[in-house]
Amino acid sequence: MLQLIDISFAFAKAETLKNISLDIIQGTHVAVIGESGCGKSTLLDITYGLLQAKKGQILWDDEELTGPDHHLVPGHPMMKYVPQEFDLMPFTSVFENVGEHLSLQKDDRVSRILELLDVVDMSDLKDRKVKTLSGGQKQRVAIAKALAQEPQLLLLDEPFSHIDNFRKNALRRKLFDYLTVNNISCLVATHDRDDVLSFCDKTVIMQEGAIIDYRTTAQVYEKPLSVYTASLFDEVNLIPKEWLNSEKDLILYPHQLKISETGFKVDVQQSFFQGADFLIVAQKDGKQVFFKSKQAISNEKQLFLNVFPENLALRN
Ligand SMILES: Nc1ncnc2c1ncn2[C@@H]1O[C@H](COP(=O)(O)OP(=O)(O)OP(=O)(O)O)[C@@H](O)[C@H]1O
Repeated sequence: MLQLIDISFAFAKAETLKNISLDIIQGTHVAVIGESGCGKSTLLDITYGLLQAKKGQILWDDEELTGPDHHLVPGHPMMKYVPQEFDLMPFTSVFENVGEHLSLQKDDRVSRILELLDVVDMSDLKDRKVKTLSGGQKQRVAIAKALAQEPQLLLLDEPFSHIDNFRKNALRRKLFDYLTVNNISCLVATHDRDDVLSFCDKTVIMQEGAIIDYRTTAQVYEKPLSVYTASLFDEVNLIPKEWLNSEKDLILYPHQLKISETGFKVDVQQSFFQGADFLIVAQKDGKQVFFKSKQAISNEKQLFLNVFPENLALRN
């Protein structure tokens, strides 16, 4: 188990990380999300031992991990990190990059590298020199290289940011399956809600260097504590309690508002095609309201919206 206990860190005067405490039980996949600059990469850097915490402790199975003030080479054997700028050997093949630190017998080494190249779908390019690869292909090699030494904890910073949607979904499924089967924990900083919702058991919400929520992904998404949290997943509505006679103001995603006979009246402003449906932007009392519709709706049309499903107003 990884434990971060009351970690603080500052690049300059202002604190970049403030009193961060976090437990990751072995085998759990944890997403770290938050607005740009809130400290996600810094949190991964500190965990890996690239930066020295000003205060606090990092424990691995109750043993303290010391930072760069205490050893020359950063990192710890049971932990591997794929940062945003990945560290590969450009003039060497994909195959040799993945196997760089592997000290296995020849046959085992080859089969291990081939297994990992399959996980990241790079088997066909195994003999290519890394410098000839695209950004997304390099990113996949970096992930395979990190997995090669069988870490117990994998730290990923925006791991699929260079990878096209077509490959991303298949890669994510294969990678997270591999982590689950091998009981590898994962801490992943991301801006992509699909990484979080489909693949992470728990989610950390960061704001201005602090953790403001850490619950199961389903809880964080379904019962967001603030508009800030909800806005990391989707467009968000804060519906004042007077509009629907609810007990309190409601935080609602667009799909949780439906056109109805009752509810509150809005003026439609714009429809945006999103593939399966349309995102409709409407207005009430000078406030923008977002909801979903199967069809586009003509501008300036007036209609009523209500909560969907109806019992959501009670749960919110
Ligand atoms: N080397 C550095 N020197 C000084 N300040 C830094 C340095 N690296 C990051 N910062 C600052 O620390 C804060 C946190 O940065 P960090 O990269 O951790 O954010 P992030 O949440 O990962 O952002 P993003 O989502 O854009 O990658 C930011 O205000 C950033 O400007």
